[in-house]
Amino acid sequence: MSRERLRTDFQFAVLVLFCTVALAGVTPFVIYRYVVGDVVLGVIDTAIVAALAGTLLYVWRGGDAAPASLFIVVTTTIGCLVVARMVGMSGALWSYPAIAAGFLLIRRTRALLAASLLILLLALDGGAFPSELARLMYFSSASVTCLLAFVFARHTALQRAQLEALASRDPLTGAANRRAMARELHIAAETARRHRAPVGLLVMDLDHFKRVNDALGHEAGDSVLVDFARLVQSHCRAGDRLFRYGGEEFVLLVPGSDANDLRPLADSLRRAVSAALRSPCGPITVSVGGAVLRADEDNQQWLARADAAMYEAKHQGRDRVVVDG
Ligand SMILES: Nc1nc2c(ncn2[C@@H]2O[C@H](COP(=O)(O)OP(=O)(O)OP(=O)(O)O)[C@@H](O)[C@H]2O)c(=O)[nH]1
Repeated sequence: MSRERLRTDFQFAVLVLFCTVALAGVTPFVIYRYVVGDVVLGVIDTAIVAALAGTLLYVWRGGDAAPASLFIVVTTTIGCLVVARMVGMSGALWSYPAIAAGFLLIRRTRALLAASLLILLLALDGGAFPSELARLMYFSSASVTCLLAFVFARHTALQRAQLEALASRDPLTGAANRRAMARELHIAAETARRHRAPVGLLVMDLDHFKRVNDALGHEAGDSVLVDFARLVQSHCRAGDRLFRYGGEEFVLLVPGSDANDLRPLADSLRRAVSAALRSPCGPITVSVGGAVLRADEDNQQWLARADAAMYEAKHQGRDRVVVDG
């Protein structure tokens, strides 16, 4: 379980790596302090080791990595300040890995705040440095490290957001894709159950779409799909979510809607499509099936009911709405 989490949960993996390496790095100093009789530093290092080991144990047993990361950043920041103040310049060297780890572990604005405080307090206090030159050199080098770590964290976050958008969107229509649908249906169903609110689903399938492709070509068919997605989205509320389920089949998630809301919405979408979308083969029409989540069903059953309602609409002659309350 935790081994699997190492591959899938970046924050968890960085936290485990940082705690393990820091434990390996600091523990010998604990022994050394006690051996040379430096009890005060021995106690401080022991407290740092205990915080690292406790955090490692907590997350490895399934604990939430987010608060544990914040705890580690705060602890290492304070630890660095105290150790540098007591052992001098060599202690201040720990601030470099602490700064880098902060940007990997917590939100970059918080990491920037923690790193700036650490650098400023150490540099202003000055007690850790043997000379003014050493103090200035520490301030410059730590500030550059902090700045580069900030830029790296920002760049990584932007790339992650772009990758997530690419992985969850249909490139043709811009609607969310099937992969995103599974996740969002799950969240919507959980939220609806928690708040005892209704949530509806519409499955929409363009009628005789093959004819459009056959008569006008695939590209013309593509542009009908794009126009359809745009039209549906222009009719949706901010909380509604459109997914491309398959070729010419789309799903609209409608939070807060029961069957009484779903029917008029589905019908107004159906009418808008036949009024606004045309091809040389004639008007484009859509068959719509709807279902409201029941307390005793899972998402697959919910989607299957909406899909079955859509097929019923096809069966009844297409260009119509069937809602399975
Ligand atoms: N242009 C285009 N066509 C697609 C795309 N994905 C699927 N299709 C086409 O959509 C058509 C679906 O045809 P069918 O499943 O027979 O359904 P239909 O013609 O819409 O008929 P009914 O659904 O029964 O009303 C096929 O011709 C597919 O090639 C796409 O991305 N672009």
